[in-house]
Amino acid sequence: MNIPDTTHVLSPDELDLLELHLGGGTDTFGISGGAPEGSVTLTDAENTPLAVLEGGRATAVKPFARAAGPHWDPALRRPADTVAHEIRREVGPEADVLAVVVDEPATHDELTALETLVADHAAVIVLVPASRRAPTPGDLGAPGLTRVGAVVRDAVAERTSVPVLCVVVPWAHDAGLRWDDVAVRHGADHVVRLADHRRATTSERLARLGSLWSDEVAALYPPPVARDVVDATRGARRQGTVVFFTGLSGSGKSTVAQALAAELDDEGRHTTLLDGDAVRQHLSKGLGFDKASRELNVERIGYVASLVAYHGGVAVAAPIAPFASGRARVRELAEAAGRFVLVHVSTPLEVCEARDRKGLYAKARAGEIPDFTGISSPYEVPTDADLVIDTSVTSVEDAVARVRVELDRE
Ligand SMILES: Nc1ncnc2c1ncn2[C@@H]1O[C@H](COP(=O)(O)OS(=O)(=O)O)[C@@H](OP(=O)(O)O)[C@H]1O
Ligand SMILES: Nc1ncnc2c1ncn2[C@@H]1O[C@H](COP(=O)(O)OP(=O)(O)O)[C@@H](O)[C@H]1O
Repeated sequence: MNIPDTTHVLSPDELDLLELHLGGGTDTFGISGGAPEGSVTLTDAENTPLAVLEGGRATAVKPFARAAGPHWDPALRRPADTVAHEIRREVGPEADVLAVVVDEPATHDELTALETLVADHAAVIVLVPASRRAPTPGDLGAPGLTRVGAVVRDAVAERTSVPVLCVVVPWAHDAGLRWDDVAVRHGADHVVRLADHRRATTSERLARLGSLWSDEVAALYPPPVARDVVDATRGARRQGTVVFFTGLSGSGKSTVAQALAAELDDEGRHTTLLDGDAVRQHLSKGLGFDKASRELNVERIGYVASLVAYHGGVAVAAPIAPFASGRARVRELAEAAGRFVLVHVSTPLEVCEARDRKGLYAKARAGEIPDFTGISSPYEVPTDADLVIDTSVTSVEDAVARVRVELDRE
């Protein structure tokens, strides 16, 4: 293999497609703008190299980062090849396997329809599409849909004695994926979409549901009051919060911040993640790592985070933010808008360096990256942190739980 000379940062949809492709779920894989000549290193938004694309073929180099939520449960999110192998080992190569696609919340009558749908099949695979794209308002999103998938799986298990599995499938929109093809690659012979088996009367009642509730409120209150009632009932006017993670590169800021943001989002809090690397690709594009550039970068993050908090949302930020002065400025901006929670991710330098997911410490030690935090640029340890978390001795789940306890304290 040639030394990769180009890097491409994958969009959320491209990440989904790559994960599906590497797991054997589809032959399709491409990147926006088409692949240039030679090899291309494909990275996530955090610049972690995940695969190399060469001659139209993608080869994995690192496992994908996982986040929190039921759709990240490794028992459910499994490669198509593994699922196909397992199901065939269980029922044999000739048996008839049905895939049931669950891409909308299942109603009672769909669960009832399952009985007929799964009859005469030797095994059932419940396929749940999960997208990294933010859900549109009113959508359950991947966590909610995964819970629906589990309900469908249990309903099948209650109605038949055949093996049934639930599988979360990374799903890229607009990539031209077809369930017929993806289901076959998961070991199925036939595929049905459960929502297609909804009764027409149920669909009509569902269509009316959306307007019904706000129509009722509008009928009961005069217009400006009705709007406040709707907002208050939906919890839209909560105090906003900035959760600010600071720590060395590789300390675990992004991992914990992402897991926290996913959990809060899943519970209906409007959560905005401002991750260090992603910010540098957009908001702070072109800035370097000298002290002045870092301070500017951190202040920009603080400014955006405080806007989010001002409007009642939760901003979760995760830059290194090595200087006390920059962090103090963020505190000032955030406290003017809502609440500020400072989390120092204190994982020791040796551990961060040993992780070296992006290979940056090795380069910094070799003198190839100047001003590298912890090696050739300082990290001023915070004295005003609300929480100190060392991820070499605290799991991601425990770290998230500790932040949540802090957030629940008013
Ligand atoms: N010189 C140097 N020092 C530190 N980090 C470097 C450097 N050059 C590039 N990188 C990569 O940039 C990420 C840190 O960017 P931040 O915006 O979080 O830094 S800062 O807050 O402005 O100090 C950091 O990402 P994380 O590993 O997610 O922290 C590195 O991947
Ligand atoms: N308990 C833990 N909490 C967070 N990350 C952990 C933990 N244990 C191992 N890791 C790994 O450490 C690395 C941390 O990287 P990342 O979250 O990108 O750090 P940062 O954003 O601080 O640079 C990831 O590869 C992650 O899987």
